[in-house]
Amino acid sequence: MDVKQFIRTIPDYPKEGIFFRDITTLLGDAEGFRSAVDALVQLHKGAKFDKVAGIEAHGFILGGAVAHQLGLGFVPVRKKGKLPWTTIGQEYDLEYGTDTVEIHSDAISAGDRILLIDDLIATGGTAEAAVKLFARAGGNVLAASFVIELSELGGRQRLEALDIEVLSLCAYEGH
Ligand SMILES: O=P(O)(O)OC[C@H]1O[C@H](OP(=O)(O)OP(=O)(O)O)[C@H](O)[C@@H]1O
Ligand SMILES: Nc1ncnc2[nH]cnc12
Repeated sequence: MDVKQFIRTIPDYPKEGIFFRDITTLLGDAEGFRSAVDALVQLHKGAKFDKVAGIEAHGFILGGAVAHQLGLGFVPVRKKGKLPWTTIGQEYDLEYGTDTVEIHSDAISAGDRILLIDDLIATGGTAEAAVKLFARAGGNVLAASFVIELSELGGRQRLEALDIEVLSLCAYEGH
């Protein structure tokens, strides 16, 4: 399946020079959505995970479907202030300033092996923050899978340096 045929590219959004990779067109197409989820699941056939985690917001849609297919529970990694129970948080750098992702402090059990899912990896800052969160909670992210990888931004190398297997369904050069 050529996943790129379902992805819409919007030049100069949200600012000049950025090619925004829009996956709403993939999610909205029955064949596109099913093929992307099937491909993500296929990448990990045979691997043993205890939980699937997805990063807000597109990681919820894809990660939820992957968790369902793998027969595993799903953990949402949310932006700060959205979770109602006791949380642990991890700050990460944005282009300007910082942001924080959170999980519930009891979202995983000690030693849990986690598969992390998101729509896209760029600098890897968001995914790295999620990885650190799960480590602090006593678990281990073993693999991280994305529909899209922006290869020049170094996200893969950043996660691989933490000993995480990084997989993606397609890659784009540049921003
Ligand atoms: O690898 P990075 O440089 O950290 O960037 C990747 C993140 O950026 C996008 O999310 P965004 O923060 O725009 O939130 P959204 O999913 O709610 O649109 C994308 O869905 C990833 O989560
Ligand atoms: N080029 C891009 N398209 C979509 N989401 C992104 N997140 C970071 N860079 C992005």
